[in-house]
Amino acid sequence: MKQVLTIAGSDSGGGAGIQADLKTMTAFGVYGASVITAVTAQNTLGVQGFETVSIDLVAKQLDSVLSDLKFSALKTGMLATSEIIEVVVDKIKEYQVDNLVVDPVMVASSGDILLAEEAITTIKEELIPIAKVITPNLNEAKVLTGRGIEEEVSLEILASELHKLGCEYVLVKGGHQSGEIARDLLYDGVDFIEFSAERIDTKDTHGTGCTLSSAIASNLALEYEIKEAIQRSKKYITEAIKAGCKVGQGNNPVNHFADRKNSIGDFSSSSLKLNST
Ligand SMILES: Nc1ncnc2c1ncn2[C@@H]1O[C@H](COP(=O)(O)OP(=O)(O)O)[C@@H](O)[C@H]1O
Ligand SMILES: Cc1ncc(COP(=O)(O)O)c(N)n1
Repeated sequence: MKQVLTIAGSDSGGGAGIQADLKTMTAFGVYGASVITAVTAQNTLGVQGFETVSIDLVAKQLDSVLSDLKFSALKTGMLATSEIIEVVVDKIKEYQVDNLVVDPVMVASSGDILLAEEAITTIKEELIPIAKVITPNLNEAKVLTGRGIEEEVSLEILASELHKLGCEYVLVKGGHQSGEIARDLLYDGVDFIEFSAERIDTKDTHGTGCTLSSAIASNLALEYEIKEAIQRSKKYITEAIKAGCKVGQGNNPVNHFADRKNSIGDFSSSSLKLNST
C-alpha cells in the first residue's frame, strides 16, 4: 500500500488541515500518516486560537514515522513558525523523501493568520527549493513574490517568478479569482499548463487548498506523472466542493467522499449494518 505523509496543523472542525489531508488520502486509497505542527481551535466560522507543538515533539514525530514507514510522497500545510519549517526541512533531507508537495499555508479562508511573518523567508529560502511542486493560492503567490494583496498581476507572472525560487513545478491556484471558471496554472520553467473547471457558486470552500495538495501528493504516490496527478486532483476537488458538507454555521467544508454511494450525509445505501443491542 502506498504511504503518504502530511505535516500540517490540526483543524478541530474537521474540514481543513490534517483532518482534510487524511480524508483525501483515504479517498484515493493510499495510507495516510500525520505529523502535527500546531493544534487549532477552529470551526466553520473561523479560528478561535492555536498553539504550536514544541520543536522537540515535531522532530520526534518526524523521526517516528520516517524511520518506520516508507513514504512515496509527502505534503506540508500549516507550519506556523520558522523553527518548525527548519526541523521539517532537515528531516526531509535526512530521510531523503521524494515528491514533496508544499502548500504554503499563511491565512485561513476565514482570514485568520496561521504563519508567523518572518517564516515567509524561511519558506522561500529553505522549503520551496526542495519541493517537487508548490501550490500557493493567489494571495500566497503575491506575498511570496513580495507583492501587496491588492496588486493586479497575472497567474503567469506569479508562476514564473515563483519558479525561480528553485522548486520543480509551481501550481498557482485561481480559486479566489472571479469568473465562471476556476483556473489553476502549472509552470515547469518552460511551459504553462492550465487546469480549469466550472466555478461552483458557493462560500463552502473550507479546506479546498489542503484537499487539493493532499490529492496531488496521493496521486504522485500512486505514480501518476505530475500533469495527470493534478488533473485527477482538480476533478476530485471540483466534485468535493459541489457535494459539500453542510455541517456548521459558517463556511462549510468540502465533501471528501462525494463519489461514494455512502457519501457523508447519505448512508441510505450503505452496506454497513450496525447491530442494535
Ligand atoms: N468555488 C469554486 N469552484 C470550483 N473550484 C474552486 C472554487 N474555489 C476554489 N476552487 C478550486 O479549489 C482549489 C483550491 O484553490 P483555492 O481555494 O484557491 O486554495 P486555498 O484553499 O489555498 O485558498 C483550486 O483548484 C481552485 O481552483
Ligand atoms: C490547520 C489548518 N490548516 C490549513 C488551513 C487552511 O485551509 P483553508 O484555506 O481552506 O481554510 C486551515 N484553515 N487550518
